[in-house]
Amino acid sequence: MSGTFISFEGPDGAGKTSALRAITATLQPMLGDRLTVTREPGGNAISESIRAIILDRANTAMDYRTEALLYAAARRQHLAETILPALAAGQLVLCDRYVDSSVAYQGAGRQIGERAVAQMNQFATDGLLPALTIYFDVPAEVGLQRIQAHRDPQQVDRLDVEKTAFHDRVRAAYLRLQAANPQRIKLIDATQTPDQVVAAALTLIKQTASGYFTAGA
Ligand SMILES: Nc1ncnc2c1ncn2[C@@H]1O[C@H](COP(=O)(O)OP(=O)(O)OP(=O)(O)O)[C@@H](O)[C@H]1O
Ligand SMILES: Cc1cn([C@H]2C[C@H](O)[C@@H](COP(=O)(O)O)O2)c(=O)[nH]c1=O
Repeated sequence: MSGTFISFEGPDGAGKTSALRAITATLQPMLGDRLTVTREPGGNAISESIRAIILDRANTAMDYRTEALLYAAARRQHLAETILPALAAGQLVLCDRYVDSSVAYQGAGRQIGERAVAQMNQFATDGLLPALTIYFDVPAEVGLQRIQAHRDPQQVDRLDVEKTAFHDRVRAAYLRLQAANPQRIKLIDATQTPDQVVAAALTLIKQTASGYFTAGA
């Protein structure tokens, strides 16, 4: 595997997707087809189908372990079909969410156990972790306010509508993950302006994936 894998993490409304869009606009002209930008759950037809089931607000009967297994299934397919081939081809892979989301949302948010969810994902991913995870940190209420203020009501999904206590547990779990894995997970204060957040993320990406940015690369 010769590429570099970087994930973006954070509570709902932290600004990951907006930042990833701005970062892609900056990096695409430099890297061309050496850049893959993708997301979880999703990234290919099978995983996007699983995403639609998980996030459908009509699916109120979904058991929490079913939810965790569906995220892991979508992730396995995404890894096999999208991420591993891109890494094998030497690409820089930027992924909106990965395993840490399951540990934070299902393990802590749903309270089914961070360890159990991590173990299940160890099987799903064969232990593959990103070289860098950029964690966009915002208090839960800030993220939720952003979603309420800006998101099309049709786009608000089954996880977005969870109560603040759920999102507080998610953020606390992310902070624990960051403290336990300071080499891999780098925290950005995502209450800063969008430009400041994007600049901080680009600095981290260029440090970790420096080979893509050296002259003649
Ligand atoms: N730094 C920022 N300051 C203020 N508002 C922001 C900032 N970054 C993003 N936003 C706004 O917050 C909203 C949520 O942003 P975005 O969709 O990028 O978050 P996200 O982390 O991808 O959320 P989710 O995980 O729920 O999809 C958008 O309306 C976006 O314009
Ligand atoms: C990968 C993953 C995601 N989630 C949650 C987090 C969000 O509420 C939704 C969808 O993500 P998006 O950033 O809004 O596109 O799914 C989760 O609970 N567990 C996961 O593993």
